[in-house]
Amino acid sequence: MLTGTEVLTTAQMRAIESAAMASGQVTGLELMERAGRAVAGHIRLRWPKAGCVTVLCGPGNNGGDGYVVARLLHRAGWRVRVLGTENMPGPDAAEMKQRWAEIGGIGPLTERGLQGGPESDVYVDAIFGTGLTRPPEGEIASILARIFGRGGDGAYHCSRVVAVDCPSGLCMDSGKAPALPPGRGTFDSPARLTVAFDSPKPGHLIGLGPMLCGELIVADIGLIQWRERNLASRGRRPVRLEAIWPRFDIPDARRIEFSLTDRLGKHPFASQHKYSHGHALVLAGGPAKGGAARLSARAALRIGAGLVTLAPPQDALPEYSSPPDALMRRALDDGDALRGALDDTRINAACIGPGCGIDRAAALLAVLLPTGRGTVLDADALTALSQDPGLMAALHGRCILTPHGGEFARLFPDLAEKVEATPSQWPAYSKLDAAREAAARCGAVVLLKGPDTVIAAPDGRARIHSAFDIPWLATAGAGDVLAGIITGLLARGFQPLDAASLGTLIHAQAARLFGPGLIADDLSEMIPQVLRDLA
Ligand SMILES: NC(=O)C1=CN([C@@H]2O[C@H](COP(=O)(O)OP(=O)(O)OC[C@H]3O[C@@H](n4cnc5c(N)ncnc54)[C@H](O)[C@@H]3O)[C@@H](O)[C@H]2O)[C@@H](O)CC1
Ligand SMILES: Nc1ncnc2c1ncn2[C@@H]1O[C@H](COP(=O)(O)OP(=O)(O)O)[C@@H](O)[C@H]1O
Ligand SMILES: [K+]
Repeated sequence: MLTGTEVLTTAQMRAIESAAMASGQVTGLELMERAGRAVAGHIRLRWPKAGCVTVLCGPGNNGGDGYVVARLLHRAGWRVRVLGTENMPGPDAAEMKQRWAEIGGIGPLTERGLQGGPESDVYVDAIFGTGLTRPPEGEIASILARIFGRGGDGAYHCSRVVAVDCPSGLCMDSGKAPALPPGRGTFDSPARLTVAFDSPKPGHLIGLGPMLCGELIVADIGLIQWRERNLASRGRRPVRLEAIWPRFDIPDARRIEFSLTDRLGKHPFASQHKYSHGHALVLAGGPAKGGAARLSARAALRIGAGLVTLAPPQDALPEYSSPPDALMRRALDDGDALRGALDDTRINAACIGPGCGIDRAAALLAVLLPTGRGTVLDADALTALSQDPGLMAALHGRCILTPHGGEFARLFPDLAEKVEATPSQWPAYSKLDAAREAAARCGAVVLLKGPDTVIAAPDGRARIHSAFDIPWLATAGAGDVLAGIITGLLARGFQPLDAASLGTLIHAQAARLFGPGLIADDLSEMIPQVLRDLA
């Protein structure tokens, strides 16, 4: 079964917390107690023997959670040292600080204070959470360098840091991390554990987030009814954000079970024939264009398109004669020939770009796009698109663009520039924001690749697929296979956003099952096993 979970932006999270508190059914103090209890609980699960803990408490509610953790661990027999900032603006956090102060002392949250004490078994990072408005600087940045700065003088990193809601300094909307003070290394040493509240935020899943968070736990703090009401009241434009098949524990109340996979089986067989599963056309390039289109076509067959036709120009046809024999082949020399082929309405999906050649892609797109067919545009088709505003204007809702970062920058240079810019304020503009803006602008689904793949539909829906555990997928031709899988799913009748999401997931899972040493040709051969596991 394919599962996912909802993802909330920090603004949505704040709105939901406010709605819960305004209802009078729960107080901010109660929510803070639940948050602190969840963190203390996970610490005790991992360190069952009470030890020594240093809790670092910042100036907001994240710090408030830290004081709760300190009190609960003290009650459980831990030796607790607390370092806190002077100011504590919110009443809930101030109350939690006071409750701790009745039990133990609070040292200054300074680099010296941190260095001065005895070594601890666990360091709880409750400095900043969702309320960070700009990259930290000064004394706090120096403390963060000690905690998260590998290559500098990070003394407490990796195995001993438990982050409350997020590693402090991480922008939870973008996954961006601040620059550390000069000479203090980079912000790149992961926490052992991050306990997030209610739902993951984009920054846990994209950018540097997955690396910095370490193991991610999402703890339920009892906000579900307000979450649903709040999201339901957000007007007509759907803003739902989901993570698909996330590789972390999701509370049951947060689990979304996608029914996408139900339709991957081909039953009932008795009443169906190959045309029920669609006919995909893979438009290949001229002589010596390599095997890219063959990789796509094989993947479209493996994912279960009823028929797949590989279509190079006539003079390259002999190069495309290698197996699988199940592939059909047909010469299509130019746009006119393609127009003729598309008179067959059973051809319901097309893949264009891998090994196609830019000029040929441009000529074929001019014929293909106006037909409204489900179409995956990759590689050379994306370059052709970036060179021709007319083609860009012809995109429609059944198109899926699958750029990697470089192709995205050619297509949407202004958006790529915003993602790359060094932000002076949090939340920073993210890869997710860029994909959403691009999809809205061009009217097609945009799948922006990488270890953090984000997929956005023109109507505002978006999905995140975070796959930092399979770096060997970054291999030549892997993108061609992805384009083929998605084309096959389109042929089988999946809606574009679902085809793109499910295709991304199956592609990643194939790489995961194969393991290191993978070459792109292996991916399609793993698809049957992935499908068996998903059934
Ligand atoms: N609001 C609630 O009801 C709940 C909040 N919770 C916790 O509260 C956190 C959010 O709390 P807040 O909104 O108070 O925000 P934070 O605690 O994340 O931090 C905000 C504080 O830091 C200051 N600040 C922001 N950027 C700074 C910078 N670069 N340098 C120095 N100071 C900076 C702000 O002025 C503010 O005082 C969540 O992450 C979560 O840990 C939980 O207790 C659950 C309930
Ligand atoms: N570090 C990484 N970890 C996991 N997957 C990655 C990583 N880098 C890239 N990928 C994935 O590998 C594939 C590479 O596609 P692409 O860049 O188009 O390569 P090519 O053009 O060689 O086929 C994409 O699916 C992308 O999401
Ligand atoms: K934190």
